Amino acid sequence: MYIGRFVIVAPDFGAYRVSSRSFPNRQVVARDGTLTVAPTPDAPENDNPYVSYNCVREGGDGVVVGNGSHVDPIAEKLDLGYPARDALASALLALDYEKDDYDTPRVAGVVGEESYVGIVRRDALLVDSVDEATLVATYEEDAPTPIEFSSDAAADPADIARDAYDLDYEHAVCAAGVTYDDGDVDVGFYNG
Ligand SMILES: NC(=O)c1ncn([C@@H]2O[C@H](COP(=O)(O)O)[C@@H](O)[C@H]2O)c1NC=O
Repeated sequence: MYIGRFVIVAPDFGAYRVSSRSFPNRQVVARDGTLTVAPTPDAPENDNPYVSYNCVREGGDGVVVGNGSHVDPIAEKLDLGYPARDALASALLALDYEKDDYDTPRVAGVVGEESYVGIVRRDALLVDSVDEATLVATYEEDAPTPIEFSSDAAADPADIARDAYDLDYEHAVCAAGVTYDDGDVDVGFYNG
């Protein structure tokens, strides 16, 4: 099954995976603790505004994961002291679903003192608190749903990324992982 991009959010860890039919030549790169999805050197040029963005960024005392430019305002709102629920809801609503051929939803999560997951679709805005590993994806699995996930908060974030990459959904491209421990954030990634 193809579900596009997805986040997994748990109380003390999270993951983000890029799956892509149309733009597979991409990778995660790290800059000062922020993880960015960017084209690989051999990628054909494109003018799609939705395929290069920060996918992991610290905010407040937590960390944000997500599939587009909304990651930045969510992190900035956390820095300003917004509760995670409000940071997610307000940034997702402000930017809304992507205006592409698929009305692609924006998905995001905050892992921190309180962890939340959210999605804005053409027909809904959903933001849920999280007390177990929960997945939400751009297509098909587009409502937050608990999943069995092999990693836990004790894992290395790069191994969490690898476990997300290895989940049995089609067209895996690259992935990121995060952990949270009482204000300490760690991040890692895996490029297939
Ligand atoms: N965030 C991403 O990495 C991303 N990759 C692709 N998209 C959007 O989703 C559309 C469909 O892409 P695909 O066929 O790879 O699932 C693309 O035309 C683009 O508008 C993205 N936007 C949201 O997920």
